[in-house]
Amino acid sequence: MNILDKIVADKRIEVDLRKSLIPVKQLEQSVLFERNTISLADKLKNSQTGIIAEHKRRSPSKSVINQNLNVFDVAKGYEDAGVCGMSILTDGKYFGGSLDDLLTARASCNLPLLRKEFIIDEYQLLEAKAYGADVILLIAAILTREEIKQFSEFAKSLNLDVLLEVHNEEELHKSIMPSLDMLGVNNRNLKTFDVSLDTSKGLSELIPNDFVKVSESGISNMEAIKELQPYGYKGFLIGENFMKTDNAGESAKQFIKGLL
Ligand SMILES: O=P(O)(O)OC[C@@H](O)[C@@H](O)c1c[nH]c2ccccc12
Repeated sequence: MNILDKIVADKRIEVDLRKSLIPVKQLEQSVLFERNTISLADKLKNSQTGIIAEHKRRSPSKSVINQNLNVFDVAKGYEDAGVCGMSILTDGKYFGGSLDDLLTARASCNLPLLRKEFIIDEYQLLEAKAYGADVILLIAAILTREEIKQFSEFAKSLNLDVLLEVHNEEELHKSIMPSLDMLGVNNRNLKTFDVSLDTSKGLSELIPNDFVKVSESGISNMEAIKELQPYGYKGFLIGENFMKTDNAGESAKQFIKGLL
C-alpha cells in the first residue's frame, strides 16, 4: 500500500470516530458556523505576491520540520508579513496538526484560512466551517469525480472556497467543474514525494483561465515564484521554507519583501 492509501484508510476510521463524538447539530451550533467567510481566491486575484503560508510541524516526507513554534504566533506573524492566506494542516497522525490548530489560528488573525486535510467525507467540511476555515482542499488523487462534485458543491453551499489539488493531466481532466474556485498543482508527488516545479509548468496551459492557479510545494526561493508567474500562477503555497526557521512569520516577511 502506498503512503497516500494508508493515510486515507486511517482517515476513514478517524472520521467515523469523530462523527460519533460530535454530532453534526453541534458543529452547526458553533459560533463560527455563522461567520462571514473571506475568499482566498479573491485575495489572490488582487495580489502582487500571492503567498499562502502554511503551518506544518512535520510530514511523512520530512518527518520533523519544527515542533517549537506555536500556531497563534505563526498566524499573527504571517498576517503581519502580508501573506494572502494561511494553510493549516489538521491531520494529526502524519502531520502533527489538529482542528484546535485551526481554531487557534482563527482566534489569532483575520487571514483566509485553508483547512489542509485529506477530505473524504462531507462531515469534515462541517468541521472546517465550525473551526473557522474559509477554504477547503480537495485532493483529486483520493477522490472520484462524483465525490469532487458532491464535496465542492457542499462547500460552496457553506460559503467555503474550494482549492482542488492535482498532480497530473489525468487528475486535472477528471476534476474540472464550475464548483471549484482554485486549481492547485502539487509539485510533490504524494505517493513518492518527488518534487519538481516542472509539474506546475507542464500543467498550467491545461487549466482553464476561469480558475485561479496555485502552485504548491517545494517552493524555497523567490526565483521559483518569478519562474512560475509567467505560466499564469497567482497563488504559491509555501510550508517548509517558512516553518523550518525559528520565526516563520519573519521568514515570510523577508520573502515577501524580496518579491515586491
Ligand atoms: O512544505 P512545502 O514543500 O512548501 O509544501 C507545502 C504544501 O504544498 C504541502 O504541505 C502540501 C500540498 N498538498 C498537500 C496535501 C496534503 C498534505 C500536505 C500538502
